[in-house]
Amino acid sequence: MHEPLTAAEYRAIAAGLQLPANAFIDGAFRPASSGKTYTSTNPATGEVLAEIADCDGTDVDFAVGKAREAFDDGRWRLRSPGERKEVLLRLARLLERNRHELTVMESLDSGKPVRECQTVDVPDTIHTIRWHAELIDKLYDNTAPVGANALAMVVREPIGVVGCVLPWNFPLLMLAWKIGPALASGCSVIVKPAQETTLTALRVAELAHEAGVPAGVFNVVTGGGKEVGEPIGMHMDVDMVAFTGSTPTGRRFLRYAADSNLKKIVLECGGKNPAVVLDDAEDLDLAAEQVVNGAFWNMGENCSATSRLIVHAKVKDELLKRIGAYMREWKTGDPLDPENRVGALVSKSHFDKVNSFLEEAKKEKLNVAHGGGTRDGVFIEPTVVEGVTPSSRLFQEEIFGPILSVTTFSTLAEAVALANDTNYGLTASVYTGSLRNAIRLSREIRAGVVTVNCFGEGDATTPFGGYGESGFGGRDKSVFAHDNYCELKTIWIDISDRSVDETIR
Ligand SMILES: NC(=O)C1=CN([C@@H]2O[C@H](COP(=O)(O)OP(=O)(O)OC[C@H]3O[C@@H](n4cnc5c(N)ncnc54)[C@H](O)[C@@H]3O)[C@@H](O)[C@H]2O)C=CC1
Ligand code: BAL
Repeated sequence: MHEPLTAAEYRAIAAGLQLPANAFIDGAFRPASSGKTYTSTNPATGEVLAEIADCDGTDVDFAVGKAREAFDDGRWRLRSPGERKEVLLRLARLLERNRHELTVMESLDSGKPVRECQTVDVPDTIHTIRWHAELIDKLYDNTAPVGANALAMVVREPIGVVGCVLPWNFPLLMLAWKIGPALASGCSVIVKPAQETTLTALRVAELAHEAGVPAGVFNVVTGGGKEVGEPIGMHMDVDMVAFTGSTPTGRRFLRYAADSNLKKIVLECGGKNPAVVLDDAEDLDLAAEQVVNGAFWNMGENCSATSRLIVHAKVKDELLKRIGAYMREWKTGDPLDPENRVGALVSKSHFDKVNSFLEEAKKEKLNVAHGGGTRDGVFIEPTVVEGVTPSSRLFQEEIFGPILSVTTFSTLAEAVALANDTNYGLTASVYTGSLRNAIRLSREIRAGVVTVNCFGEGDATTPFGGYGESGFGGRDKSVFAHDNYCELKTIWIDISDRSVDETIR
């Protein structure tokens, strides 16, 4: 765990930061070819942070050309896995050296509480890069069981030029989930950070260059979804796109692939994640603490956020009382003050979207059991809304803010039906003292990650991604993530004395 600093220390770091503003292509910072910029602000204060290069398709073409050149000449791909590992471990050490700078940059850019950036975003980013680096020289290729007449090898090869299109809610960590396995596997990457949160991706690219990642291998092209994301999706020389973001934008990438070169697409999209609390839950305090953490961590701007509490009618009142007690620890305010666990939402427009759910709750005359306050057009207090039915927008739509809806059930079958009453299927958590119920619910709930008596997303060793409209094409994290960034090649060597007629199948 990184040592915590005080609010005054974080503010002093913020005052002294040199913020990157240009795209990073072929080992150097460059303005947009058009010369255009857009203004990036701190959502918590409205203060201008930087004028960021507003790139377009011309810059994407240039970056893809450089990434292709780097891939084809083998300056990274053809290094041994052990050599790539050493460079990426050097990057992890540089990230560690710059941890306070990255912590503060991430908080200023996104409105996230510095406390979370310091305890989760930055250390998990470093751990992810290190984990994939450490893995890469321990993965073996296979031989197939084809008998004595041939040797059939099944080898992985890096897929090529990869577009990593990122969201604003975990700018550093989602970068690491993509570039960790992509770079370790030997690919070249074009990273497109969300327009709202570009700073840390640019700084990491600069540090990767310092660590020895060759020019052209790690590029960051800043700008809008239409202007930069679409040209990446449509590019004939991009071999794969790894995307995290909303389901509607994820769908667009499937269309881009179909309309261009059938590039591989891996999507990690939205969620509407249930926490199911049974009446046999052994420790309601633990359930309350975990549900609060799941719902309000990162202001609920989290694809895996606990968004629907599905609780047995018998324990609902007691659980809500305890949830209220834990919520008192979640103070809302200045993200640079480590006492605050709830910072600003990422933008005024996102605030308006989240606030529309509070308006909806009022319209539906639902009971706001806890919270409900808003201020300064970007802060929303953690909020719990009771009596939500499956037909409500609060039950069905991804809110991506600190609002937890509560629905009751009375039988296990009803709980499963409510949990699965969604087009999404990313995560779920189950609270019970019964092993049988824990296993039954874990198997019957359709979600990529199910946690029992805790909230979480697993760790670096476990795959992350979802069923249904939550995901497509592969998983982030773990050894399985490397499959996203590789092609499988069969090399069949005939060693028999057989004739052509005998060997053709
Ligand atoms: N699953 C997740 O982790 C995330 C989900 N969301 C959800 O999406 C909602 C909207 O947030 P947005 O920032 O608008 O998400 P988004 O899905 O539009 O943005 C994600 C990335 O895709 C890019 N993009 C946007 N439009 C594009 C296009 N037409 N072609 C190619 N790339 C494009 C964006 O610039 C960004 O880099 C949120 O309210 C939330 O519900 C947002 C961010 C992350
Ligand atoms: N919680 C990590 C994935 C995401 O929110 O986008």
